[in-house]
Amino acid sequence: MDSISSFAAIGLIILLVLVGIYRRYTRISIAYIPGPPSDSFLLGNLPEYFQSQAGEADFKWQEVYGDVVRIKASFGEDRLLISDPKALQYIHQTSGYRWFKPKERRELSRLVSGRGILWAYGDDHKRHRKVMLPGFGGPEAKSFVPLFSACAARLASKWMDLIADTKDQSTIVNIPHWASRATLDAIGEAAFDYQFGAMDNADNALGNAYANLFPDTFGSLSKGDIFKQTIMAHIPDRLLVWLGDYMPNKKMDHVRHTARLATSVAKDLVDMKSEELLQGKGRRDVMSLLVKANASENTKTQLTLEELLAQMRVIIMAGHETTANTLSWALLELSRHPEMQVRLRQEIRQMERTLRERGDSEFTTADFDSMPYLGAILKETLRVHPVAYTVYRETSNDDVIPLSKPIRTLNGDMITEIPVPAGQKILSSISGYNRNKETFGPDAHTFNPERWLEPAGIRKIVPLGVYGNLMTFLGGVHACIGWRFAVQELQSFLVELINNFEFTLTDDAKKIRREACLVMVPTVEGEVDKGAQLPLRVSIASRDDDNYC
Ligand code: HEM
Repeated sequence: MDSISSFAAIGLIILLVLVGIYRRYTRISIAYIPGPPSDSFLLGNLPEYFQSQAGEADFKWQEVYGDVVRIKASFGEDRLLISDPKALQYIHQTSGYRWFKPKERRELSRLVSGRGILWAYGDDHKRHRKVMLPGFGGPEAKSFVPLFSACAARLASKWMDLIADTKDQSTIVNIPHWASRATLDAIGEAAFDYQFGAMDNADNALGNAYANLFPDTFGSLSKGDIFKQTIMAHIPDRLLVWLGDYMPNKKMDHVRHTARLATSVAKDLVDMKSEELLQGKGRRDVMSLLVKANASENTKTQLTLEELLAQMRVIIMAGHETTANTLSWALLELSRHPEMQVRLRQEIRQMERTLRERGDSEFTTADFDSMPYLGAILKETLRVHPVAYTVYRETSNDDVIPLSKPIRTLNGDMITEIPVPAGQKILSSISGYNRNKETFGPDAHTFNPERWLEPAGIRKIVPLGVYGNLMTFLGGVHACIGWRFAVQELQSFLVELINNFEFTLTDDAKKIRREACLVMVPTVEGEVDKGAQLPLRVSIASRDDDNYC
């Protein structure tokens, strides 16, 4: 009997090995796609990718190998780093639901913002999106312009106070610190009709919890951190969730603290909105619409309480740090290019005169739309500094990725599409695509708003994304739901701040790093441990109209 068992066990092992070998050699391979060499079986090219500044590795490899690059992940696994427009269009727009977020990325998303829309996939994601979309349309976003402008004016008044106390009528401001608080207040009022009071109160608990959440948790990854992130893919789901929730880990403590705080604020908000609904007070903020949808009989438009609470965390997380950091990058570019800052201020003041002449005191969306240079500065900032610089996907079945232009394989063949096996992981390089030279011109690496003003400045290879043919807000089934909010909000802040202040570079601002920590955050070289920093000199902008006519 014993010898029969031994034979059976050996037979089983041989069978498994054979199946493994068969799978390895019959599985569709992408080994023939060119890419950088790797000398680590354990981590492949991942340390270079995760430890460089955001986009740096993408730009380097894109230059050498083109718009599709094979990189090595852990244990010799091949992944594709993609910035080819047609391939991105296929993965995110044409086949969006067949290319889902890998489980380790979804788990990071769950930890930061719960089981909300950013975490959901497939039919669940469709349900989340259906419930949320009505709150994020064009008219809704436009209606918030007065509110965004009021938040921007409050920020301007804080800075005026700081400047008033100085001798030379100027001061150094750490822009992300204030931008983060201002956009938290803006999203609180727009999405929840709720005052976070982050700008007024330096001790604001939620403001402090979100401050530096990304650099603290996802910045400065060691090789050990990278290894931990990659093995998350191989840990069974329940264990992974347990580890995320309870494993002692200093970095995770910040995330867990923020999650507890945001969930408790979300609970209060849901109670408040439910009460208002019962009293027949139909407010139009996003949270009221979500609570209302949930109260309906239609199960297709319902979320569980856990999902509803997570949705608020998603909106706070996705809707405030992204906008705040984009604003910081815009002000950095305008400080680097004083002539652009002057030109933008001229346009703003010209429009200000026009609206005064018609008896108005506030800018409207229509005013923003008729300010071409404002639009050009915003689009160029979103292009050069996409704060969500990479997104991750995995295919649920064997697939074929089409390409915009042929690539030469390591065998010397020219191919126009890439067959990939089920389970193939890819990195969509948003930063890489946004610098695609065929689309944005040979100076794609230069900050040049002029390209948006010239008829032939942009060459659409395929329609991509939701704004300016950029991938900054992604595109397709997971496209940013709040992009219209972001555009209106950023325009409101830029108009108010550039109208009132002049921004100049400080020595530290000449050493800014594009810190890669899930979102791209400005930090100062040599002081990365201090978190988000962009120290700019801020002074009152001259009102001498002679300078601006
Ligand atoms: C400059 C500002 C912003 C940028 C660059 C940005 C970028 C993005 C990107 C790239 C995604 C896709 C993520 C992925 O699938 O992995 C996304 C999704 C999302 N964004 Fe934004 N976002 C911004 C502002 C906002 C704002 C203001 C809000 C809300 C008010 C918001 C809410 C969301 C939500 C809810 C999703 C999930 C959509 C889905 O999965 O269906 N975002 N955003």
